[in-house]
Amino acid sequence: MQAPGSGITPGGGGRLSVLQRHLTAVPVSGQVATATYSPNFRYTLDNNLLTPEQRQFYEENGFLVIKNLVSHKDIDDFRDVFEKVCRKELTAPGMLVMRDVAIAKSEYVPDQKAITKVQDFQELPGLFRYCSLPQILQYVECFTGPNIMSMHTMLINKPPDAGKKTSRHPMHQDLHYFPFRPEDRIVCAWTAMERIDRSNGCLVVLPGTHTGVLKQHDYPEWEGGVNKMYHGVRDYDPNIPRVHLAMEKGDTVFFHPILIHGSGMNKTAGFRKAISCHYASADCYYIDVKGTSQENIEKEVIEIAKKRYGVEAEISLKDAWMAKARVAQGERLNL
Ligand SMILES: CCCC(=O)SCCNC(=O)CCNC(=O)[C@H](O)C(C)(C)COP(=O)(O)OP(=O)(O)OC[C@H]1O[C@@H](n2cnc3c(N)ncnc32)[C@H](O)[C@@H]1OP(=O)(O)O
Ligand SMILES: Nc1ncnc2c1ncn2[C@@H]1O[C@H](COP(=O)(O)OP(=O)(O)OP(=O)(O)O)[C@@H](O)[C@H]1O
Ligand SMILES: O=C(O)CCC(=O)C(=O)O
Ligand SMILES: [Fe+2]
Ligand SMILES: [Mg+2]
Repeated sequence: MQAPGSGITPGGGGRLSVLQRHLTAVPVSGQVATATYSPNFRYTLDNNLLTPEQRQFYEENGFLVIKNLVSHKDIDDFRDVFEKVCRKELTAPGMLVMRDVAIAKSEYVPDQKAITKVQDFQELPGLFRYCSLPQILQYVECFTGPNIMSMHTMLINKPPDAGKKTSRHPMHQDLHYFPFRPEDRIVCAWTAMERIDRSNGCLVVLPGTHTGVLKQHDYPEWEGGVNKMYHGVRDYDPNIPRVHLAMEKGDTVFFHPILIHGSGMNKTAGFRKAISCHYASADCYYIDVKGTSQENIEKEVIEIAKKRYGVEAEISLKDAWMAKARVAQGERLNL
């Protein structure tokens, strides 16, 4: 059973009505001048943008959907730029173009059909413009404060599943990939570039899991294979209700980096597109992940960096992140 029009699976009990109210809330514009904390709020800063209901919703659930935040015109522009990248008419330093593991071994076709994800587009103005959109940044500021760094950029082009379910993204916490803290001053903005629902692999979230801790991640034991670096949470409570976020073109979800989420299989013939940026407060600081559960991803990131830049290069995880961090608003401090 689906809640009408919401694409949300019931099961969260009292959560559902709040969720529905919030999904239909109209964004208001306002000034976010301060970065102060109130004792009752941990995950959001004092601001004049979020309604009390929206603020409370993020505090309790770890995500917030704002409908119709990015214009169709902007999204069409990002799509055009993406297609140029796929046709190799555009490129940028540091940008990573990835293919799905199931089609990686097939003959190279230089169009968008072969490409599953473009990462680290901070040097490509036509895509990086997404990260600087004022209507996105005004929401981001509610979580990070006024000095905002863009840390990780992605355009995800989830391919029609090739029959092995490799188009799925296992349930994970994004903080697993990030060697900076504090986690409460990090937020992801993820915008649907078309209607995205269960049929083409929408985001699936476990509401409230952002109040937990970072868990051990490993490759899931999936018969059909798993994409490189698609680690999943080793164990999570299967009784927590999964919420499927059906979103329209331009809708944007903001979510906390400890929120457990993934995305489903794309059962359609189309390539499902979303664009995202992870932001962090410029006050965040780098941590050493040695001796933590993040050691495994550090090892993989450094191996890939060495493959790209030469084995003799002495690259640390911090260096790799400093190289792709950009100011989105305000000034650069620690990151
Ligand atoms: C909040 C953050 C959340 C996340 O970031 S989630 C995970 C993000 N994923 C990533 O960052 C992966 C990044 N991708 C990459 O680094 C590269 O695309 C990757 C996988 C190293 C392949 O790059 P290239 O070496 O340029 O590609 P290639 O076509 O020459 O293939 C080399 C060998 O790699 C294999 N490969 C390509 N795409 C793959 C994939 N998606 N998954 C697993 N293996 C893959 C490919 O088959 C080839 O293998 P072999 O050497 O022939 O055995
Ligand atoms: N066997 C599994 N082990 C771990 N994670 C899984 C498994 N099956 C699905 N998931 C994860 O759950 C999320 C949704 O998966 P799935 O592809 O089954 O879609 P769905 O949302 O359940 O849609 P539907 O049930 O309508 O097919 C994804 O993050 C996916 O990676
Ligand atoms: O499938 C998506 O669009 C999102 C995947 C995701 O959560 C990620 O790349 O971190
Ligand atoms: Fe993620
Ligand atoms: Mg399923």
